[in-house]
Amino acid sequence: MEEASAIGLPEAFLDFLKENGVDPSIYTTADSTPRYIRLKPGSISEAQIQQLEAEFKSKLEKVGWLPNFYSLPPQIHIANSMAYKEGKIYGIDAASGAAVSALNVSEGDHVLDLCAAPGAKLCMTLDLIGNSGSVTGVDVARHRLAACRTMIQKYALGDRCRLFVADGTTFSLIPVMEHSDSKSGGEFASKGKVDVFKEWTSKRPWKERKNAKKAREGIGSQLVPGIQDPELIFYGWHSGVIGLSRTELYKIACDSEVLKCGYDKVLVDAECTHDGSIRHIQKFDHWGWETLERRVLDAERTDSLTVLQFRLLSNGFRLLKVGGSLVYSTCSLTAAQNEDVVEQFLRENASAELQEIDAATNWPCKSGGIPKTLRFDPLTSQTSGLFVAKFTKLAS
Ligand SMILES: C[S@@+](CC[C@H](N)C(=O)[O-])C[C@H]1O[C@@H](n2cnc3c(N)ncnc32)[C@H](O)[C@@H]1O
Repeated sequence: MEEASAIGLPEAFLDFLKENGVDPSIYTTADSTPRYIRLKPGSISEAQIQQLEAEFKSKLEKVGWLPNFYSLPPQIHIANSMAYKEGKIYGIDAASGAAVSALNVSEGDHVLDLCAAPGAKLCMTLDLIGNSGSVTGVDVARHRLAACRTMIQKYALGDRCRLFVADGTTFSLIPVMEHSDSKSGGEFASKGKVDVFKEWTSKRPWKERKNAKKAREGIGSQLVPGIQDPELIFYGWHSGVIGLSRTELYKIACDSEVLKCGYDKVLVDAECTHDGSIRHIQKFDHWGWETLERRVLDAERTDSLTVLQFRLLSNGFRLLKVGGSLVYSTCSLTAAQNEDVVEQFLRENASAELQEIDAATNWPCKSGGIPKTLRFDPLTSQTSGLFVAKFTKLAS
């Protein structure tokens, strides 16, 4: 505790950590926890790693437990490097990579990322699905999801992706299985239909912009009364959207249809207090520690966050097909936002079963407070803090 006080954490934050059973000494590792990068698969050969090292003026250490991940000293900034500008490397913490790995995404999977922005995990998922399947990214924050769209365009990953600004607690669209006649981007599917989605362009026609505005104002939806339509802000050539009419895209599936045709994999990387992210907490040095009160410590906000987390998890699970897998993660280390949410969720969902994360056998993490759940923390894992739980959906 003394050490933690020495690094300048305010008393109120130390009290918050104490109340939540979080060891404050994790914040003493801020200057020694490595920075991580992930190589875009197929974009950098082993030989080019040396060029990267020359550019960073530092050795890249391969992360033995996570394919394509390398660690760097924390003070290295990757954003000015050519490899980053050319979309060959991503900045993503190894614990975040582990959360995606836990999902066990395979080629052809239809994946839902319910809190997708700014998109580091979404990009990794898109790299993993390869040339079949789809990824649907949802986020309630339009500006953050727009940044996510910029990121997938930079890394040329948008082909099988669609992005919706929507509330993840009520989002209800199941994946579009690519119709055989949409292989050519919907040319055939759209034959004879008017008002179908054509190739994505950032310059949207006036009518579409008007519809989106109406939806944002909450008066556009005739489909689910009281809930505004998700706003589609990007879709790729093979995302299944092209050739669909608006009614087809926004069709709400009934529960039995979701059980069969829901998503194969769902990631709920929920909004949280970010207390496990030492780099995030470090930023309060610039933002001013007084803002921590409002953003992290406010008890009312924390309570409403746990309700949000529970609702995101429940809705993500609702959209999963039988036999599918869901990963719930947060970068908080408090039990309230992790184990307590998981326990309540399991109590209320008889068809949910916690799953062992097979890939984790050699991961440098600890067990969470519930068997089969995992905790990464800067002290034991040399990564940012992250809680991960994986569920499967049983036939009921
Ligand atoms: C921890 S961040 C997600 C990080 C992201 N998965 C990544 O790897 O870059 C949590 C996100 O949840 C979003 N969020 C908060 N409330 C939401 C809601 N009701 N529905 C959907 N997204 C929400 C926030 O806007 C934020 O972008």
